[in-house]
Amino acid sequence: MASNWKVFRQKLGNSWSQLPYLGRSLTLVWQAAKKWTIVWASLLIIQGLLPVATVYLTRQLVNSLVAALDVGVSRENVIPILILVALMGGVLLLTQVLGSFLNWVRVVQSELVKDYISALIHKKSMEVDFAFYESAEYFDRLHRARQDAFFRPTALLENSGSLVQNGITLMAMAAVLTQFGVWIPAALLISTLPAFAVILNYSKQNYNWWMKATADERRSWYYYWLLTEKDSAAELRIFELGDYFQSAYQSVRRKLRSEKVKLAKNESLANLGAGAIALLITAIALTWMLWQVLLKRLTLGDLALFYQAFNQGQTLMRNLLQNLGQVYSNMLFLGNLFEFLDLSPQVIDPPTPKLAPTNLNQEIKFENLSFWYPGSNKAALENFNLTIPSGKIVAIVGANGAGKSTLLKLLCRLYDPQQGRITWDGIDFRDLSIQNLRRLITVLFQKPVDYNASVAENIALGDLLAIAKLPEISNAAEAAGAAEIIDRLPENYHTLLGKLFTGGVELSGGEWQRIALARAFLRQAPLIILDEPTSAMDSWAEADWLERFCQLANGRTAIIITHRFTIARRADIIHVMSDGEIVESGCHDELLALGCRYARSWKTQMQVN
Ligand SMILES: Nc1ncnc2c1ncn2[C@@H]1O[C@H](COP(=O)(O)OP(=O)(O)OP(=O)(O)O)[C@@H](O)[C@H]1O
Repeated sequence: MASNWKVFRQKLGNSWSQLPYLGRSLTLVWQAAKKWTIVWASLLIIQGLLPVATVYLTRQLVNSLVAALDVGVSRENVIPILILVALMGGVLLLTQVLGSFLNWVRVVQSELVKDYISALIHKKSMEVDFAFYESAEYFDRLHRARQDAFFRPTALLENSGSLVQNGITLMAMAAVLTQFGVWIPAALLISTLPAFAVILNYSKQNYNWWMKATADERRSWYYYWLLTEKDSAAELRIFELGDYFQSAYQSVRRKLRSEKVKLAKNESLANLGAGAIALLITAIALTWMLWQVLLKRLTLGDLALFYQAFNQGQTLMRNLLQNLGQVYSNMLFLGNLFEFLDLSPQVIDPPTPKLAPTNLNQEIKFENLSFWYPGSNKAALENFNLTIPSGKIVAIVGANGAGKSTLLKLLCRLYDPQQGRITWDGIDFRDLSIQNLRRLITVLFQKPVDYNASVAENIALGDLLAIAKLPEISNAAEAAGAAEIIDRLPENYHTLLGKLFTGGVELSGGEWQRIALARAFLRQAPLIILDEPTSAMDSWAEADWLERFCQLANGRTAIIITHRFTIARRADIIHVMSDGEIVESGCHDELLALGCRYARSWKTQMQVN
């Protein structure tokens, strides 16, 4: 018995360990919609008192009717009855009006909260480390945080409000019932306790299931995405993968559905048992009241009042406990949102950042740098040293997995190395503010984003200050070899790109790449990093682009990561990477003369071409 009590207390303790989230959720709702929350709370209190007024008016009405029937109908008897009827009508009308008003207030409030939470999630998504985007755990967290986050805070507020409202009504009802015996409110309480136990237990079980099911849920979303998105549409058709992914989706859904249905079945059965107990207690209380009326200890008005009050009391009590259960359940779920919002990045600004340079005067240096990806036990770079002199075009070549993109990520401070450092004219990258450092760099990524926006906006996103400056935008387009493509578009720089929105025009892969290149060029940064800049260009376009680039880069420092030796040969210095190390360095002719890895690969590429 003692150990059972201990287990119960422990369970209760665990259950309410989420309680701090209640205050945080309510604060969140308050911050999102202050005025509306005040209106909402006032309406709830008024609504809480209206049922008690109805119960009292019913008693008065029944007693007045009985009295009128006893002494015969007269003008004096009928007027108070009519007044009571009018009052009851007024209360009912008010209940309706307040109900409708409250619904409207709820919609406004929940829309405001939704947008507020979206803003918080978006802000945090931009704050967290890039590393989060390369981990399944992050996506599980994000999925859990955003899935229900939009409605749960308002639901929590709603539940808490209903809890207060039902509590007010219930206390008033309990006071009414106490006049027939103290045991009656106690019976009311006991009759609903089993239902409460069921609610608490199944809230926790549902939550545990939901946590466990996150990975499968995400997998089903992924299959759904594959089956409905443009990116995968062509490949799925050519390889006839539709049925394959549909059945994969259905199999995951079948598993999730059967677990959920089983849980719901058990919950319904438990609820049935709890309902039967409540019914039995009601029957006992009602029989006792009828007996009292037969013994003429109570009036028919009393019986009507009792019946209403007990019935309503029981519903209220059930609602109240249900509210408690929902508060608990919403808190459990909101824990995920707050856990996500509490994530803190590791790549952060120094307490007192050094003054950012405006140019690269000497060099960027990787000094004895070692880096391994989180969760990986193999170093991507180990004791790595590299110097990028200012004003030069430096090519990094190497086989797949050699570590080239890792260099790029470290240069952009998407990651920090575990050992060693990278310096900009002798200043450690970590001593600069992240924003200032990133403003010194412009990047063309291997897979740039195709923004479904106008051409001008697509380019201007490289430097938002240039959003309304068409001459600068067209200069960048010219430099990237995109001007001719844009001239052919129906509305030139104002043409909407992409097929996501009506009227959009689709570009080829190489054309998109040039738009992205223009975006990178627009940013007047001293360091240009290009990751496979010509991968989607034909060889004529590549030669043309290369010419422009060499002119344009004049004076600026450029790092080109490439597999194409036709690009690499134009660089001032070529570094060959293998397995996280620089294995050869020099200009094209020097590396050919060396006759090693670069020379062999060059010959192979030239033969193929
Ligand atoms: N997010 C990651 N988590 C763990 N390991 C990673 C991650 N990204 C890359 N790696 C590993 O780090 C090593 C270097 O990868 P990197 O992407 O830098 O190669 P790369 O030279 O750019 O290759 P490619 O030419 O194919 O683009 C590889 O062994 C790769 O498996």
